[in-house]
Amino acid sequence: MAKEKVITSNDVHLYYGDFEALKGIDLDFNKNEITALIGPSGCGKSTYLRTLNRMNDLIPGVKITGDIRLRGQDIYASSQDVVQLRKQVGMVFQQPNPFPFSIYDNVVYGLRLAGVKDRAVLDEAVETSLKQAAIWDEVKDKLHESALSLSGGQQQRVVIGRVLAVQPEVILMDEPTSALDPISSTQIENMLLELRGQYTIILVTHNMHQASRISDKTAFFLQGRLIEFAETKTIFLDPKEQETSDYISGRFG
Ligand SMILES: Nc1ncnc2c1ncn2[C@@H]1O[C@H](COP(=O)(O)OP(=O)(O)OP(=O)(O)O)[C@@H](O)[C@H]1O
Repeated sequence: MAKEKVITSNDVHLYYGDFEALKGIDLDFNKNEITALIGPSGCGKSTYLRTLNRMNDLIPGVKITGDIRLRGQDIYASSQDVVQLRKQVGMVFQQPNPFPFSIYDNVVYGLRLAGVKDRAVLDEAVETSLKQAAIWDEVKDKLHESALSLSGGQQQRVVIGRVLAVQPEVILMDEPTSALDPISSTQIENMLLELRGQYTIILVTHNMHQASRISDKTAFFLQGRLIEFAETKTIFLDPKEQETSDYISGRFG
């Protein structure tokens, strides 16, 4: 049976001024799969990721053409509420970016914005989200301390908890572990393995081991083009394109 597609993108081109950073990307994402986006520096992975929740809208001089849909809805339609889109398609960045509030207030931030006031509902969301983000045991006794007092790896897991609390359909992750130490990175990878099958996750990574360990599918980008997209096992063990093979085997990039 065909899997349900959550995001579809067709013929996506993106220009920074005159520079064409994405040259016609066709890529779809199945519900509850983890897809890794890999490729050498500057190939357009982050640019493409940001088109999926319209983060590039904030950059002056950007022009985007093509078609990107979330459950069939054109996310670039003039009727699209961008704040709502970013709730449905949450984002985690390379540098942990907790707000300068308590851990609790970070996690409930989106729910409060949505008007949720019931303390029991907020408490429940904090516990559930922080458990999913694999940080509950470490912070449950200091929920009202500043999130900034945590280590980088703990901050990143609180940020992931904040994203999970609004129950997004899709989570975009732009090198979420590359600023962290190996132990923190492994904790986040293990957490992603737990979330696999429950969320649609799109992950930009430079770490081949991470891509092969946690993703279901892998997309290989090169110079603004999508070269190959397949099951992760196929990309790593039996790629069809020479460029993919060269990159995977470390011949460039
Ligand atoms: N705001 C911007 N203005 C102009 N050019 C940009 C901007 N952001 C990215 N670019 C250019 O677009 C191309 C793709 O960049 P992008 O950051 O998407 O690549 P990437 O594959 O994610 O790289 P990395 O792995 O180094 O993060 C690069 O040539 C980059 O210099």
